[in-house]
Amino acid sequence: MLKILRESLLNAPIVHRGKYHYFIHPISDGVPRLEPELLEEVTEHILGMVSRDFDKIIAIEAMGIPLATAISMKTGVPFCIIRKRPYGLEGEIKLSQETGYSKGELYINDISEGDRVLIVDDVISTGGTLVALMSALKRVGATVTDTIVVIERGDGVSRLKEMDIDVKTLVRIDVTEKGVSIEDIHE
Ligand SMILES: O=P(O)(O)OC[C@H]1O[C@H](OP(=O)(O)OP(=O)(O)O)[C@H](O)[C@@H]1O
Ligand code: HPA
Repeated sequence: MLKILRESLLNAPIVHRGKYHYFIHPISDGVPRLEPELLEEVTEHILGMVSRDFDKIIAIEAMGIPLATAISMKTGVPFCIIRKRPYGLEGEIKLSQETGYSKGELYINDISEGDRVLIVDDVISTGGTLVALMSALKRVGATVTDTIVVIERGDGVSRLKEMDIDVKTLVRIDVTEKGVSIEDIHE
C-alpha cells in the first residue's frame, strides 16, 4: 500500500529555507514531475479514508490543486481554490497564512453557510495554514466533513487536535538534512 508514495519520499532531495529543512517532492512541489500512477495511488487512498458526504472540495493554492482536481473528477464534486491573490469580489475573506518558512495572505471565495466541505492539501507542518483556514470556515458557517493531508511533518496535527480539529494524513515523515524518513504510513 502507498508503495510509490513511500519510495518517492525516501528519494526526496532536501534544501534549506532558512533553518527549515524543506523536502522537494512531486505531491508537494510538482518537482520532480508528478507521475499519474502516484496521483492515482494517493487519490484512491484518500477516497478510502474520507466520508463521501461533501458537496464542495477546498484546495489550498498551489499544491492542493492537483489533488482536488483528481478527487473532483473521481467524485463529480466541484472544487474551490483558496487563492494567494485577491479578486475583490463581494464576500471574499482574507486570512493570514504562516508556515515554517513563509508568511502571506490567502483569499476565500464561494464558500457559504451550510456548505459541506472536504479540505485537501499536500503537506501539514506547523499547522499554521489549516488553523487560519478552519477559523475562517467556522465564521462562514461551513461544515468540514473531513480534512485530509497527504504528508505530515512537525507538530501541526497535534496542534490542531488541541483545538478539537481532526486532520487525517496518509504518511508522517521526519526531515533532516540527510533526507526523509518514514515514521508512520497509512495501510
Ligand atoms: O502546516 P504549515 O506550516 O502551514 O505548512 C503547510 C502549507 O505549506 C505548503 O504551502 P505553501 O505556502 O508552501 O504553498 P505551495 O502549495 O504553493 O507550495 C503546503 O501546501 C501547505 O499549505
Ligand atoms: O518541507 C516541505 N516541502 C514541501 N512542502 C512543504 N510544505 C510545508 N513544508 C514543506
